[in-house]
Amino acid sequence: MNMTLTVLSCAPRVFEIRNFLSEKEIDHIIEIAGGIKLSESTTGDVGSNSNGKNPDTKVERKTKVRTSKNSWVAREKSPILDAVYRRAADLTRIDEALMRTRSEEEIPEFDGKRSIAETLQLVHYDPTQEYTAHHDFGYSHIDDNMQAARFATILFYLNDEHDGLVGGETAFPRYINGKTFHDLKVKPEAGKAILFYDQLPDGNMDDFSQHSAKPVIRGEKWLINLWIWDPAYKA
Ligand SMILES: O=C(O)CCC(=O)C(=O)O
Ligand SMILES: [Fe+2]
Repeated sequence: MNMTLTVLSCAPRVFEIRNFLSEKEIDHIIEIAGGIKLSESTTGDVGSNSNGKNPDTKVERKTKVRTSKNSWVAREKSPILDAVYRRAADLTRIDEALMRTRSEEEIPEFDGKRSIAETLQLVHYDPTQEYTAHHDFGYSHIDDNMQAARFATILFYLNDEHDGLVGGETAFPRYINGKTFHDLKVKPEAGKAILFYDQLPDGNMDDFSQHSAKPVIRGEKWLINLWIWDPAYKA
């Protein structure tokens, strides 16, 4: 498959890939989602890999920050979802085996057998719903020698203005381009994906990766996000 990456921004590092998902794939995902009860989104302290030592830091809160509804869709659920993960692995040039549970023999040099990718998260927004500016990374527990954190985010837009959606852009308020002081706004377009890096190449967190989902003004917004960790997803 031929993927064309368009650079939307260098700080933060944001790339756009149109037609990443086909119409059939979108229908399949929404259909699967239809069979899942969407629950109200929570925000959690994603970096608190506290290994159960301090469960209080892992409390997930329903807040006004995130008013959308979401559900989780596993790679193993269907061959189509598996193909989406493989494509995401190609896009990020990460071995697809790192994005699933591995046997002892697979990639023995990589510590740990767990997937570095999280389960796909399907998000649904109704009018007025939004997700205010935030970072996708969190900070690991101080005792975690690996300091694992979310490294990259891929967002897949499943619908757009042709389905009656107005608003719901993804915005990067810390966008720097030397020309404007506006935030970078990405308009939902069915099948489009954006990839952005939550970490800098040196492993520090990228403050510029802060982003928000603007309120949906009319219609509904469907989106999937995929989070990839460095080096290991332990939560
Ligand atoms: O809905 C969007 O455009 C962004 C969603 C998001 O940032 C998130 O789920 O972490
Ligand atoms: Fe986010």
